[in-house]
Amino acid sequence: MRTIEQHRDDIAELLSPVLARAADEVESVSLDEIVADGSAGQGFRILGRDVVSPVDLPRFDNSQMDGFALRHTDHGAVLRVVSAIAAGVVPQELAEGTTAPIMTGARMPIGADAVVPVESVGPGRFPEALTLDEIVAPEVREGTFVRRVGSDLRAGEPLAHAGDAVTPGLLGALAAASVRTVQVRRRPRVLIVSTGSELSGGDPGAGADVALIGDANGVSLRAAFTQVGVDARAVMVADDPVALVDALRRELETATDLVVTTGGISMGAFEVVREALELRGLTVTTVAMQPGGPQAYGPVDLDTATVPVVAFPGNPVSALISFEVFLRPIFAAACGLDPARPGSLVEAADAADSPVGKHQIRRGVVSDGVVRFVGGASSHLIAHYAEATHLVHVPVGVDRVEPGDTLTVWRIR
Ligand SMILES: Nc1nc2c(c(=O)[nH]1)N[C@H]1C(S)=C(S)[C@@H](COP(=O)(O)OP(=O)(O)OC[C@H]3O[C@@H](n4cnc5c(N)ncnc54)[C@H](O)[C@@H]3O)O[C@H]1N2
Ligand code: MOO
Repeated sequence: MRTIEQHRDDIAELLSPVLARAADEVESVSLDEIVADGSAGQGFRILGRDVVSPVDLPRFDNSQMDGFALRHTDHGAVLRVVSAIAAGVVPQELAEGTTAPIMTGARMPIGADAVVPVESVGPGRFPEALTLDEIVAPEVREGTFVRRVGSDLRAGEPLAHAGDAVTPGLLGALAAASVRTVQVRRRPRVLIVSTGSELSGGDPGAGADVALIGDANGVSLRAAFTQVGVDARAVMVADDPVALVDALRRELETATDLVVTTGGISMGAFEVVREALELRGLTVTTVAMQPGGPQAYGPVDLDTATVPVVAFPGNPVSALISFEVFLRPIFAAACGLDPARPGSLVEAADAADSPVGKHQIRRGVVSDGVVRFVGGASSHLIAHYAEATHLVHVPVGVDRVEPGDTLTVWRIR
């Protein structure tokens, strides 16, 4: 039986050309598209090219306060109050012996070099202070409350670099510089294939004459991939090796970097992934973990094309945990997220047994530094998985957990 680390390394090696290819291909997207597809919040788009700022940021000297623009050298002089300067207008030059009421963000008039906040003048607030005819200029240093042109970034300087994640902050900076489209790396494209003749696309119903089930893995993995910036689509295929190969050939006519299958890799009589793909290059193996023991991977030759395949067990919890352990770290890193789930050490609230020689991953809810297991160890318990906030690790060598034992948990939401 191989370790989690060995299997993770083999999958990383299989996927490294996939990620390199996607990163090499650059496409142009608008800032609006990035916001609309949700990638500014998760699964960030990654810049494929440097972005140089076409303008100074700020674009012009402007006021940091609502107040009065004046010359600092006028300290103690009586200044005549001229027309107010609102944000969004180009002001007239400030004549000698005058001061202009100015609002936050408004362009500084030529001649003025400082702003006195309205609180320190006359009635102390606008609009009342607009009625003043004159003020006595208080003492201020040159540049006080003036936001200097280019103090954030100079025109021609790099605003962001190739490889940077397009975060909300970067979107703001790009928009401030009036950059409306950016060149980003193409997203990796994954085809998820849920195998099993028991899977139903509709509502299988319930009762004594029902043996069909809903496809949990197609949608859960698609969502999980989306969170790490992958363009994922999902299909279902029955337990028929010929149908599986046909479906893969057909689906690969649409550009695909990686195929992820679920089900059909263990010891049963109808193991479709194993039967169809082992002879074509898939390595079927067992990893010392539970859930997620049966695993397979490799470049698969379909005659018409060769594609990297990662095959997960069919149980819905096994499929998601396999994703968390083997694929999420790789794709998270590729889209600018931390490859590791946030981890912490907590105390077990309950006792639990763990299989000898395997790394067990239980589901739990953490509160006040204590983890309560949600459901048992079985990998069909998808509703319990949905309730969990954390994955709970029981490492190889620990066969029994007692209340109060310290365990590592990963926060998954
Ligand atoms: N004799 C043995 N039997 C099994 C072993 C073993 O070592 N010896 N391993 C068990 C373990 S552990 C797992 S995990 C499963 C893995 O089996 P497969 O990957 O071949 O998956 P299937 O048999 O196709 O399905 C398992 C289970 O999951 C349900 N399933 C499958 N796909 C979906 C889906 N898309 N949505 C919802 N549920 C799905 C399927 O109906 C089965 O109940 O093998 C054990 N058996
Ligand atoms: O390895 Mo299976 O994934 O326990 O349930």
